[in-house]
Amino acid sequence: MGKNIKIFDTTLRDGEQSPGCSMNLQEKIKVAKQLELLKVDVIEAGFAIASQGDFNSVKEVAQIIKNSTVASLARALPKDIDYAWEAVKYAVRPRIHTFIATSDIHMKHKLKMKPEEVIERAVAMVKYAKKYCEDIEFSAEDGTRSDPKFLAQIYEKVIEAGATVINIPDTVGYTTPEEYYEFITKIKENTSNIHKAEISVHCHNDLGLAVANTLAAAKAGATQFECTINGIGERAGNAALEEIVMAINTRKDVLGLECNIDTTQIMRSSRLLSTITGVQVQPNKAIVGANAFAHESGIHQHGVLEERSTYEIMTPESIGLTTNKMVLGKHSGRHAFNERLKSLGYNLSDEDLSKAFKQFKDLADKKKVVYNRDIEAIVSEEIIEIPQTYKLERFVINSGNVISTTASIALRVKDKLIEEAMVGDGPVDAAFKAIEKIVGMDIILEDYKLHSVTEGKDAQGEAIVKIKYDGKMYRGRGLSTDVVEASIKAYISAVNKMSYEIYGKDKEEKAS
Ligand SMILES: CC(=O)SCCNC(=O)CCNC(=O)[C@H](O)C(C)(C)COP(=O)(O)OP(=O)(O)OC[C@H]1O[C@@H](n2cnc3c(N)ncnc32)[C@H](O)[C@@H]1OP(=O)(O)O
Ligand SMILES: CC(C)C(=O)C(=O)O
Ligand SMILES: [Mg+2]
Repeated sequence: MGKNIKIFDTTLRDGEQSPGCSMNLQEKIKVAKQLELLKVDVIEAGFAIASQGDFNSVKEVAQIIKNSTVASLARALPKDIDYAWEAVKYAVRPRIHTFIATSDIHMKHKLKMKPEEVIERAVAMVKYAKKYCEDIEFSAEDGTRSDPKFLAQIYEKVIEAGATVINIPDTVGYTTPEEYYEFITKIKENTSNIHKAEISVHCHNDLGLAVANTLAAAKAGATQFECTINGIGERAGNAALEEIVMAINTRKDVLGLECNIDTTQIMRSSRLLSTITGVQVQPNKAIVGANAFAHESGIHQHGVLEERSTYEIMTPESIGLTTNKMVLGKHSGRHAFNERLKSLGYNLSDEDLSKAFKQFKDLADKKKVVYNRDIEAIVSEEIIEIPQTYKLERFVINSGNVISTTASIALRVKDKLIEEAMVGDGPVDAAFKAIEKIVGMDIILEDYKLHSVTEGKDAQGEAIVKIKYDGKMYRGRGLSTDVVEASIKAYISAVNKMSYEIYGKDKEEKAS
């Protein structure tokens, strides 16, 4: 068992302070509900005095959320604390989070207060908040650029006044992991009643060290981590929740920590936030970036195809993705290329595979990513000429809202014309059944997709059909302005591939 860490999510407060990330009431409610599914311990829902909208959001979130603590931020001012309480008092577990800056720079230039005045105000406001609420968090803003002895003094006094959580923020993302560890250790040594409060850390990413600093703080005794989804937040952002949580889970062996987060909700949370804010995460972002579970280079793809753990330290499933991603490009190798061919329904001989692979590499030199359609074109148009064993001669569909749908299909198989009629659940189903009857094999339809490739009433419909026979998959594609015809052509094209694979070059004879 590791040491339990409480996850304090501030996406709706510090995260929202990111330029361009403001959220309206409905959006904040959606995010808050998702945070509850993620099982965060604390949701900082906003800064109640900031605006009427923020007040309403904190209040609504407090009313809706049942499992997580709901907090509002408040400056060390009675009116801020009044607003915060008026909004969070509806929560099952309310918290008031009050703060005041403690560094010389902030006290002198911003607050224009003497250190003694800051201590006095902090104590008075914790006492003031305590009249309303049991759970009070106190933050010493710009903590890491403050004198640790002064901080110890202020923490000692606010704990005496009733603070239940003391936060040591790295407000401007200035510290480094080792320094932060030593800083917190020093504060602990000089604060005699520190054991009466929970130690929290809140790190910003100005030097890209927010997550590393947060994890280093745990060693010094911090048990609450403040963070945001996708690492959004003031300037370069806050420590990213998904990175902290997956580090805790993946490196339990060295960190010795655990938390209550349902990691399978991570991807959903990240995508919801991106959709709401319109701010996409960079592709190489740890955990939730589009490339975090993607492999393009041949050596890596080969390794992952043999055994995922060769290049994946966590599974995509653990964060709620269904699979990893193999991207085919100029760095890809034969193994991954062949694997993709198989998934598309092509089972090539070694000779054809070599030819196709050479063409794929030539194409990949010109294109950043080679897609399935490119591969299809290489294989079906340039490598193997699939003989048209079964050719569509004609089809008749009889359909209506008061009769069952019947499809009559006539296929030319060499010099014979074979016709069958079947009833089905709609024209496509009936037509596929009639073809299956002509072919005379138990074919499983694995997938069927239809979409238009052009626009307008005369749009071309493209049908893609995947069939399975004897454990192997075959894919067919059909194009027509008539969607039923496109579907029939796709099915016949898949059947021809299957027939070619099963009977080889002399298949036309055997199939007929
Ligand atoms: C590190 C952080 O993330 S802190 C949180 C930052 N977040 C925000 O500021 C977002 C929400 N803020 C707001 O909507 C506004 O700034 C408000 C409503 C809080 C205040 O607005 P205004 O009254 O117009 O003041 P303004 O923002 O211009 O200046 C801040 C004032 O608060 C004071 N102040 C700053 N921090 C504190 C504090 N922790 N305790 C008490 N007073 C403080 C400043 O000294 C200044 O006081 P002054 O008006 O007497 O000079
Ligand atoms: C209000 C405090 C906790 C803050 O956001 C910071 O110091 O960065
Ligand atoms: Mg902050």
